[in-house]
Amino acid sequence: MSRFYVGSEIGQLRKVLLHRPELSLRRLTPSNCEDLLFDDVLRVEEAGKEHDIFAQTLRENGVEVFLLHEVLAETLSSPEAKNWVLDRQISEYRFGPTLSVEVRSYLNGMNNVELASHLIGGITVAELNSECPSPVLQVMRETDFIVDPIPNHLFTRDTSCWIYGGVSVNPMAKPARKRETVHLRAIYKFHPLFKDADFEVYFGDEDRNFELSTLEGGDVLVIGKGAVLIGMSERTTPQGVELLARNLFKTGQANKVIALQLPKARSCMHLDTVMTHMDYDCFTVYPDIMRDDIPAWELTPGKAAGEICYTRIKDSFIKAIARTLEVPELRLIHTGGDAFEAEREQWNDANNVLTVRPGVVIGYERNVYTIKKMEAAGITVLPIPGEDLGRGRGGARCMSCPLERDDI
Ligand SMILES: NC(=[NH2+])NCCC[C@H](N)C(=O)O
Repeated sequence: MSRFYVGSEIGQLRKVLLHRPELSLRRLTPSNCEDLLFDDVLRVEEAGKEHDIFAQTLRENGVEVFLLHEVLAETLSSPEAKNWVLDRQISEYRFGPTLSVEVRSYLNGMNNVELASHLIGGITVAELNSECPSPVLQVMRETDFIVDPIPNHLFTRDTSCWIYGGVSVNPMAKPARKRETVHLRAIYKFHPLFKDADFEVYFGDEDRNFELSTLEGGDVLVIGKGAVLIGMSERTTPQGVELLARNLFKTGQANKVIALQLPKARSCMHLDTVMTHMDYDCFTVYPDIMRDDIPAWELTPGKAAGEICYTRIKDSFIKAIARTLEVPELRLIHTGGDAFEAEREQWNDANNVLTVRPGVVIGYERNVYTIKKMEAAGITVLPIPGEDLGRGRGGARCMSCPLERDDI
């Protein structure tokens, strides 16, 4: 049986889930891209080639790569899984009773690969090509989406995140990303790889409105030694952190959460856009945001079941991480260049590198100033192109969801 376990941020990476750019990105236009959380439209063929280089770099470094579109299509080959997904994605409350029947029968007519493509890539009025009398349809144009595309599936890091022996299937903060979670829940519930595997599901696996309890994997760093570092950012709320922490402690999978307060801004929408872990004692940070004095708390299990103890960290979160990792102090590699270069490179995900084993990271080759500093500190950077891929505001770390990684 396959093993799913993520013991750290930097131990040898063994299995990872990626998503190759596809139909949903072809549907990005200047008029819809902002709502879909992209800053620009991109050349999808080029982005696909860049992504292939990313996947190949991982394979050459001993990592088994799973692709979301394939895994979702395989999941949908079970009639039970297909119904489960369609019940949630094509509800009467989204489409009205008449159109929901029509859309569902249209999707039911597809094979699993096409179905996965359209669940992710969306359906336009022209594609549905229906005479259905639904009032919803009457007021729409040919190019309008009946089912919206979900292009941010590209960032597999955020929708679900593995933490030690379990996974959180995350209630996403932005409406454009909420439907992604249904796909990940289905994969972990029904896909043969996961169905009989032994792991915990900490949070998010419920049909409910999570209200203010949102959490995204880009904010979660599994720093090792039973600890988890979480950013309370534009996307992750304290409520989400508490609910996750309660189950991490209840299942005994973690014994400490360090929670950091981050600004609520797009440039640092997730913790991993301003800080990632590269070697035992070494992190890359964007110093403008990751200042020593940002408010931080330590959450630990209380005595009573379900109780959490909160301690405000008095010195600094950097020191708290060093203590947790049992190293004398952290080496911090700042985003490269002068203030202008650093801001430009942070925006282009210079800090969002993916560590494949201690001291070896994958990052966008364009971030030359930051790479230079990392290399001077003894980090090996495996460069990948990201001229098109990077336009969704995500680098190697957030385009990957580790499924198996060694402890440190
Ligand atoms: N972990 C991350 N840094 N994820 C980046 C996600 C980018 C994506 N366009 C969004 O806005 O949601």
